[in-house]
Amino acid sequence: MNVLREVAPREEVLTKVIRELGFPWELPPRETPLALEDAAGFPLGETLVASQDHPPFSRSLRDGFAVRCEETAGASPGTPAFLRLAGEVPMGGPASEPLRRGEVLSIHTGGMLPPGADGVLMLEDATVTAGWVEARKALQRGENVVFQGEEYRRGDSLLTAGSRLDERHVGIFAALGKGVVPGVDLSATVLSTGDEVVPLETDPVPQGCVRDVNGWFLTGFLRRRGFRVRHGGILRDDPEALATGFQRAFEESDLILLSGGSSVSVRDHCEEILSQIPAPGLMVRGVNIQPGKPTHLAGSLVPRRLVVGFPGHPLACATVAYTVLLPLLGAWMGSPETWTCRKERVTLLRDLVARAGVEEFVPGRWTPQGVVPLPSASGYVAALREADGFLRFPQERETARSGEEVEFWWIPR
Ligand SMILES: Nc1nc2c(c(=O)[nH]1)N[C@H]1C(S)=C(S)[C@@H](COP(=O)(O)OP(=O)(O)OC[C@H]3O[C@@H](n4cnc5c(N)ncnc54)[C@H](O)[C@@H]3O)O[C@H]1N2
Ligand code: MOO
Repeated sequence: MNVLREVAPREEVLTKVIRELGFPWELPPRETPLALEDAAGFPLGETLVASQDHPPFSRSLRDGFAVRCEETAGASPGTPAFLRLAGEVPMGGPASEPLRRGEVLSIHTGGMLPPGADGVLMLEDATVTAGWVEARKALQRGENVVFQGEEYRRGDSLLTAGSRLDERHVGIFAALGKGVVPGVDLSATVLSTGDEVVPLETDPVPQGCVRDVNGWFLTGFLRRRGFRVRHGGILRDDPEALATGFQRAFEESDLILLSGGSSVSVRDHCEEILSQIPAPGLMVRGVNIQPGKPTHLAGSLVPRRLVVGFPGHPLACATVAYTVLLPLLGAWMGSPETWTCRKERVTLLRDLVARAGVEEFVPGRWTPQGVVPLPSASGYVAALREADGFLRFPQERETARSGEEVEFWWIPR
């Protein structure tokens, strides 16, 4: 299999991996569906098709009177139209009779429009005297109402399989009477590597060592996105320990994330391990981004596996998660736009030195005036705590000045 030997541009790398792994992949259903209130963040297992129209009946958007709009033609405060008040539409049920010519029925917000009515005259535009309504406004058909099926019709596709759900979608399931959501069964193992990396409970941390940050970041990252994740611990920088730990993860998980041990030091054995997995195997051994260059991408078709080797530096690891892993997960699920960062043009609020020849991502805090770049180095662990996203400087871009328009990628919630 041809491996990208040199660091390659991010877009090129993504295209290659998506093509070689044949994304999107079929989504195995989760055994137990998701409770509706827990579904936010998870991928949807099956396309959601509307089982009924919405609204299910034509309804009023205002308190007032259900009318035939044509009967208000020409009405104004000076020349009102007079219509007979024939009764009231009850809330939670249909009108007892259709709207007859020359008449109106009193109706409340959310009330069911009686047959014959095609608009609602607001209370503010009417005066009631002795069983007559004086309409001071001419209405257009549809004014102050939503018609049955206006938003969507029975049979319409509302959400596609693989799209990442959030709280905006929960109400749609509720409207269709669904208290549970079909989910996707996805498993992942996260492995940290490095002799200097110690478990988080280590206290005090021996000199020269650091607590495992990436393992927890990646575990949380995937859990919030619907994966059953196991943090498989910290593997020693030794070929045998790495191979054994990796083998187990490969056998049991759809997605395997490794952190550390990817750059050029003699102890960096990950590449060796990744070159042994079945075809297409190791596809990428470096992405032309900063931070995050020593990123490895591998995968197999039988069994279906995606493997990502992250750089050990925590900010580099997180940057790769948002800019490389998310697009791959989106392609895997067949719904890239619901998984990836939203992009926007923003004003840069400080001068920033960027290097030509590499695509750079700098954490940034959004303000109404523009985006402030935050201090960052790839080894920082807290650089994203106030970040709303990343300023992106494409390969050809050098130093940018305060006031210039630049691209900003929002971190998905
Ligand atoms: N001579 C060169 N050295 C380095 C290069 C290079 O091209 N030539 N690339 C640099 C870049 S860029 C990065 S990023 C790092 C990535 O290195 P590795 O992926 O091999 O990671 P490690 O060497 O294992 O660790 C780097 C750094 O991160 C700390 N680390 C590792 N794992 C964790 C973890 N789970 N939680 C917190 N911190 C972690 C580790 O202690 C190191 O300080 O390589 C550069 N070097
Ligand atoms: O990818 Mo590395 O992040 O620049 O230190």
